[in-house]
Amino acid sequence: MAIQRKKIAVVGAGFTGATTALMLAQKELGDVVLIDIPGLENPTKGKALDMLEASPVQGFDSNIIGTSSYEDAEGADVVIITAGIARKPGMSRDDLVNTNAGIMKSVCENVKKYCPDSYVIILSNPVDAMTYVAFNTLEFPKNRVIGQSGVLDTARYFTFISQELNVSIEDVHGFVLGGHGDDMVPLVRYTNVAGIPIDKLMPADRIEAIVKRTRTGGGEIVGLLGNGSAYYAPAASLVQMTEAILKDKKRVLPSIAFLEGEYGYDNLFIGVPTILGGDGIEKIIELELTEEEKTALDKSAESVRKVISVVDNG
Ligand SMILES: NC(=O)C1=CN([C@@H]2O[C@H](COP(=O)(O)OP(=O)(O)OC[C@H]3O[C@@H](n4cnc5c(N)ncnc54)[C@H](O)[C@@H]3O)[C@@H](O)[C@H]2O)C=CC1
Ligand SMILES: O=C([O-])CC(=O)C(=O)O
Repeated sequence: MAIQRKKIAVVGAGFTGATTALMLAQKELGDVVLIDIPGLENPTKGKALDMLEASPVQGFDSNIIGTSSYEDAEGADVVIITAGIARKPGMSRDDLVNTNAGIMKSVCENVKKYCPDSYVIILSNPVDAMTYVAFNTLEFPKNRVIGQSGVLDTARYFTFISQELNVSIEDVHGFVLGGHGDDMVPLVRYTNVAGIPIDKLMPADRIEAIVKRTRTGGGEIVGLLGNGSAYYAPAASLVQMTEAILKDKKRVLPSIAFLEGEYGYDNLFIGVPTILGGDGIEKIIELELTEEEKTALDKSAESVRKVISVVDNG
């Protein structure tokens, strides 16, 4: 049988979804199906066609279509869900929970029907709780339901470190653990520049300032944009996770994963280091944490549990 191109469905054709669709096509990771609600069918088709018309200039061969019909997504290998409302200045991500939980359920019912074998990556906020909603609706194995937060949070952390030290972004390593909220946990002890621990390169007060800025990185962009939230770096993060799966790269990346005892939590979706490859979350990497790190992670986990309880009781 002839080798088939991969198929990637992106649900939600707003700022993050449209940007993700274009970046996926530019990297030729597969053909892209961009889906939004029936009332936005024409704008969705228009965005997809506009992107496709960039392909002769940029030289990519991925096809991109816009649609409101999930039949067009049938058999997708990866489904990325960005559908939902975004916050505005003065709001927290958790304020979106009720509206986006309803949207997530209806989207996932369609994904379950038309893309039953897909790997699903969730972006919609509050993303830890939305990944939980998706998991319960899809009833897919846990390795195929993955939330995006840590790649983005870590990217912000690295950006600030590289700016502070005037070093290449390529040489900064480490990651952010926990929920995608203001109490996420950038793991300073595991952060280094080309192997040199970060505390050998920067005074403690500068590290603390970077940790704080990372935690509120989403809000910083919301404040600047005035009418929505970040989309370039979130899209880039989704593309990196998709690439890890479609190319079976076995990247070590933070993902929102379903925990069953790891890190001392049960029945909880939260950001942890994972191996992402051709079978989705192939492994959760469990690290030993200091008491201080575990206390910080417990606080973040408690925040996620509170939002999940809104969903469970809603
Ligand atoms: N986890 C993360 O790191 C990040 C999460 N986000 C979240 O992603 C979500 C999307 O953000 P943006 O793209 O900026 O918002 P946006 O408002 O630009 O786009 C959302 C799109 O979803 C569509 N939509 C709503 N209901 C739908 C349904 N039932 N089926 C299909 N499409 C539907 C809307 O029509 C709209 O086009 C928000 O909840 C935002 O908070 C954004 C950035 C980072
Ligand atoms: O801040 C928001 O609402 C969007 C988001 O999750 C981020 O950019 O980290």
